[in-house]
Order: sequence, then C-alpha cells, then structure tokens
Amino acid sequence: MTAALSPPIVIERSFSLHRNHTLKDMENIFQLVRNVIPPLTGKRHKGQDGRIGIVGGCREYTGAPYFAAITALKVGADLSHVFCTKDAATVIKSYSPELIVHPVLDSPNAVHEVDKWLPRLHSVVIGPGLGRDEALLENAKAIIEKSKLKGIPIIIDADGLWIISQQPSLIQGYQRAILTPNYMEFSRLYEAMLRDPVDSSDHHGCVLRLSQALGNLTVVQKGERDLISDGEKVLVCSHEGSSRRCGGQGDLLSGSLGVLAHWAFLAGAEKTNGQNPFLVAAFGACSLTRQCNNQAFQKFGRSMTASDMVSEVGTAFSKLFET
Ligand SMILES: NC(=O)C1=CN([C@@H]2O[C@H](COP(=O)(O)OP(=O)(O)OC[C@H]3O[C@@H](n4cnc5c(N)ncnc54)[C@H](OP(=O)(O)O)[C@@H]3O)[C@@H](O)[C@H]2O)[C@@H](O)CC1
Ligand SMILES: Nc1ncnc2c1ncn2[C@@H]1O[C@H](COP(=O)(O)OP(=O)(O)OP(=O)(O)O)[C@@H](O)[C@H]1O
Ligand SMILES: [Mg+2]
Repeated sequence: MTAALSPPIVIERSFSLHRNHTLKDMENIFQLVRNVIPPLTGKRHKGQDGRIGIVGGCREYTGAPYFAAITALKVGADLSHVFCTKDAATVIKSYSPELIVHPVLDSPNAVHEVDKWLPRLHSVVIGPGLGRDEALLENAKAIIEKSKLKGIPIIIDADGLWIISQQPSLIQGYQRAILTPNYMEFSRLYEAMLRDPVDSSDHHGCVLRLSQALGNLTVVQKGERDLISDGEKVLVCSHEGSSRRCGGQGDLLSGSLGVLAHWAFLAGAEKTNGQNPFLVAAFGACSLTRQCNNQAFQKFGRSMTASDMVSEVGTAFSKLFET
C-alpha cells in the first residue's frame, strides 16, 4: 500500500474532547504493548526474556552504549552485551557489573568475534557511541550484514545511522530493522534517500516517504513529538516528557526498543492484533522514554541527567504497562 493509493492512518494522542476516537486508538496501542510483554512466571529460564547486543562504545563515547545496555536490562531483558573498543570496555564495565562487555570492536577479527555471539542474541542495537572511525564503521557494516543473514531485529541509532545515510542499500528492504533518527540524523537520511531537503511543513509525509524509500522498514523520528512509520501508517507519540534535553535520552530509547522489538516480534500477530510488531514496540519505547524523562524531571528539574532517567525505568514501565 502506498500513500498515493490510500491516505496514511494517523493515530495521535490528543486531549481534545472532539478527538475521543484517537484517544481510544492510543489506548489500544498501549494495550498491544501490554500484550507483548512476557509474563513473569517461575517457568522461564535466564535468557528467555531477552539477550540484547549493543554495538558501540569507543574512546570518546562510553556513556551512550552504557545507557542503551542498562536500559535494556531494566526494561526486562535478562542479559545485555556491549561490543565496544578495547579502550572503552574497562570504562563501561566500571559503570555497571550487570553488563557483559566484549572489548572486540577494534580488534582485527572484530566481525568474527561478534558473529560468534549473534546466534544467541535476540536483537542488536547498532550505533550508540560508535563514533566515526572508518575501521569501526566498516566492522559495524559487516555486523549489520551478519545480523541480517540471521534474521535478527536490528535497531539502528546514532553513528549507525551515519553508516546508513552513506550506504542505504545496507539496510534497505530489511523489514526487521528500526531506525531511530534524531533531528539531524533524520535530515541526513532523508536527503540521502529522497534527494530533497526535509519539508518542514509535512513531517508526517516525510517520515512516511523515508520509510517507503527504505523498503517499509520502521522509522522513528524523535522530537517534540515522535513520529513512527512503517510506510503505511504514521503513529504519533506525544506522551508528556519535559523540556529538559540532556544527552543520552535517545540511548535509553534505543536500548528499550531492543527489548520491546524482540518481545513484539516473538509475540506474533495475534498479540499485536495484526499490527506491525515493530510499530507497537517503537510506540512502547517512545512512551517509556518520555515517561522516564517526565518522572526524572519532576524530581531533579534542570539538573536531571540521563542517569536519573535510567533510575525511573522500573516505575515508568509499571505505570504505563502494568497497571
Ligand atoms: N554520554 C555519551 O556518551 C553520549 C554520547 N552520544 C553519542 O555521540 C555521538 C554523536 O551523536 P550526536 O547525536 O551528538 O550527533 P549528531 O547526529 O551529529 O547530532 C548532533 C548535532 O545535531 C544538531 N541537532 C540535534 N538536535 C537538533 C535539533 N532538534 N535541531 C537542530 N539541530 C539539532 C546539533 O547541532 P548544534 O546545536 O551543534 O548546532 C549537533 O550538531 C553518537 O555516537 C552518540 O551515540 C550521545 O548519544 C549522547 C550521550
Ligand atoms: N522537544 C522535545 N520535547 C519532548 N521530548 C523530546 C523532544 N525532543 C526529543 N524528545 C524525546 O527525547 C528522546 C530522545 O530524543 P533526542 O532527539 O534527544 O535523541 P538523540 O539526539 O538521539 O539523543 P542522544 O543524546 O541520546 O543521542 C525521545 O524519546 C524523544 O521523544
Ligand atoms: Mg542519539
């Protein structure tokens, strides 16, 4: 289905009394997110609720992969692996004993070292804190290829999106990919694919067209309102966050999406009521990140940082999805 044949279904949170039907749609999507969350029972073994890989972390950036990986755990994954450079590994380990950290990304056999783990991973997040070093970008490209071959859901963020804007064919048509661009990253991708600048009067159309041009993979355009599209629909998440824009919030989003994408994908069409599971997962991750922001801001105001948001993941998740 294309936009030309049928107008996109736009689901938007609204508090207007005239838009009760859209409020109902929103609640329905929240319900779909709830449906895909695995129940906590005594019958499950360690690993079943998610083994997530984060590919990123270099000399300059150690916070970003940490935020993504710890958020994946706090959302409910059982194991969170970070594949980073040797320099970054000890630093990231020292932030948290919970993370499994592989200092392989700048080694000569980096791709082989990550590939060994891929059969055990349920999803991979490529890019937080990866940096722009050519050799690291080449390794990340090869890891994307290997992940595609295994059919693993791939979340691409930050410098991973830099790779895609240089070489869109790497991910084009792989519908188990979710891209999470911020403002700049979206502009780069859009110009690379559509050969036109972003039309600032038509954000919905732009995200829809970018998804279509990439072969209907899921695009999450982050911003004041998050726009989520698979080229057929555009979901809008304007769940209340705050006006605090400290770095690292996007990393919480990509880490939580790593888990939710796995859960939604595994749950199957019945649980998502026939909706694209990656749209459901993305809506869940955006709402959760914004809820963490909201709660942390209420406590810390201007001094709020991404770490304060990480501390809110548990209560934010319960509030949104377990009440
Ligand atoms: N603690 C850590 O380790 C963290 C590490 N991180 C890691 O850093 C790496 C680079 O990622 P990134 O996001 O900084 O890079 P990029 O895409 O070039 O964007 C920056 C440019 O975008 C612009 N800009 C942004 N928003 C805009 C807007 N709304 N409207 C307009 N402009 C806007 C902004 O423009 P400026 O304000 O400077 O003019 C700026 O130039 C990556 O690896 C990431 O994971 C981060 O995750 C944070 C925590
Ligand atoms: N103006 C805004 N108002 C409210 N929420 C916002 C706003 N801009 C971004 N967000 C939220 O912040 C989160 C991160 O988006 P952002 O655009 O800051 O990502 P990013 O630049 O990749 O972050 P990072 O610093 O982690 O790289 C998303 O959940 C998004 O919904
Ligand atoms: Mg980012």
